Amino acid sequence: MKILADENMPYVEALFADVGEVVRVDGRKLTAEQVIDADVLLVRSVTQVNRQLLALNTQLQFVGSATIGMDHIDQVYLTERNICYTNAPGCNATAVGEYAFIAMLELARRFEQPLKNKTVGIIGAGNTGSALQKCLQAYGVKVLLHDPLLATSDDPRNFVALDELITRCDVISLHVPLTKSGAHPTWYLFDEARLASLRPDCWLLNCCRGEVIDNRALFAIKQLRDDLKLVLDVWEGEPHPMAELVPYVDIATPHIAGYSLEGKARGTFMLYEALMAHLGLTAHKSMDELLPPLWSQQLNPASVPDENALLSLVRLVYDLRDDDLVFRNRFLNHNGFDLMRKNHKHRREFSALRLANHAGSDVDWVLKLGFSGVGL
Ligand SMILES: NC(=O)C1=CN([C@@H]2O[C@H](COP(=O)(O)OP(=O)(O)OC[C@H]3O[C@@H](n4cnc5c(N)ncnc54)[C@H](O)[C@@H]3O)[C@@H](O)[C@H]2O)C=CC1
Ligand SMILES: O=C(O)C(=O)[C@H](O)COP(=O)(O)O
Repeated sequence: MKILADENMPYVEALFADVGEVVRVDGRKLTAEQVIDADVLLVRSVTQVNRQLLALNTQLQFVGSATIGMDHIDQVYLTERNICYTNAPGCNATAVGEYAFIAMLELARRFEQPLKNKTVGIIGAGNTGSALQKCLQAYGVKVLLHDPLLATSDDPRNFVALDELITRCDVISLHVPLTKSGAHPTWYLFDEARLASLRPDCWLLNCCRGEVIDNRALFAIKQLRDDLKLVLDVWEGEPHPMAELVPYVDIATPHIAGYSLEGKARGTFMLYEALMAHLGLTAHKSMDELLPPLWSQQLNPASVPDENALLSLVRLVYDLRDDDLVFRNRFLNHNGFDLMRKNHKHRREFSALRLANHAGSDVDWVLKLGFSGVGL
C-alpha cells in the first residue's frame, strides 16, 4: 500500500510505516503525476484535493486531512468516486483557543487596556470558538456567542445575533469555517459595511480563514481608523498576504494558530485511527508515546497571577511576539510564508505546564484555563 503524506505532517512514519510504504511530498505543489499510484493520501490545508489532482489515479481509497478546515477538499467529487475521506475535527482547537487568548493578553498589555474589563464576542462557537470561550470564562471575561447553526440546535448556551454582538463587543474573534453557499455563508462575512460598524477601539482577531474578512476593505478602514486593533493569523490569498496590510496589523502570524505539538500530533493520530478503522485493523498505538516532554514541565509560581503575571506565565509556554517578529521580517521573502510554517517550532499547549505547590491561593481559574496542577 502506498501512502503519500505531506512533508509537514509529524509522526507519520511512527504511525503508518507498518501499514504501508510512506512517501513524503510537498503538499502545496502536489501534482496528478505524483498521486498516480497512491492508495492513501494524507494532506494538510495547502493541498486542493479535487478532480484535477486525482485525474490519473484509479486506486485511491482513503484521503485524510490532518486539519479542522475542509475547504480544500472536494467532498462531492470524492463521494462520487467512492473514496473514503476524513478530516481531524477539533485536533488543534485548544491551540487556536489559547493563541487567541494569548493574543488578547498581549494587546491588553501593549495598549494598557485590561482584558478583564472587556466583552468578547466569539463568532462560530464550535471547537475552536469553545476552546477560546473556556479560557476567557476561566479568567472571568464576559463572552457573547454568535452561531446561527448552533442557535437552532440543542446547544444549551445563549447566542446573540451578529449585529447585536458587533454592537456590544469590545473584542471580536472569528472561528467559522470558510463557506460560500448555504444559509450562512462566511466568505467576506466581514465586508466593508460590517467592518465599518465595529465599535470604537474594537479588537478584531481572525484565526479561521483569511477570506472571512475582505482584506482590501480592512486595509481601507485601517487608513481611517487607527483605533481598531488587529490580530491576523490567516490572510486572504495565502501564501501571499496583502503586503500593504501587514504594517497595520498589531499581531501578524503565518497561519500557525493551530500549530501546537499536541494539535499536530492529534491531527495525524486521528487519521491513523480513521485509516485503521477503514482497513478493518486495530489501532494499537497511542498518542502519548509521540510527544516529548516540555523543556520545563513544572513551575512553582510565587503568586496567583494578575493580568501582567498571567501574561508572563503564558509567555513561558508561548511567546507570540516571536512569531509576529519572524512574520514581519520574512513574509515578503521568496516562499517566505510557507517556509515559516514549515520551519515553525511548534509550541506546547497550557496543559504541558504543571503548576506546583501553590501557597494556599485560589488557582482554580488558572487550572480551568488548561494548565495542569500538582499538589495544589
Ligand atoms: N488558524 C489555524 O491554524 C486554524 C484555523 N482553523 C479554521 O477554523 C475553522 C473553525 O474551526 P472549528 O471551530 O474547529 O470548527 P467547528 O466546525 O467545530 O466550528 C465552526 C462553527 O462555526 C459555525 N458557523 C458556521 N457558519 C457560521 C456563520 N455564518 N456565522 C457564525 N457561525 C457559523 C458552525 O455552526 C460551527 O459551530 C475551521 O473550519 C478552519 O477553517 C481551524 C484550526 C486551525
Ligand atoms: O486545521 C486547520 O483547519 C488549519 O487551518 C490548520 O491548522 C492549518 O495547518 P496546515 O494544515 O496548513 O499545516
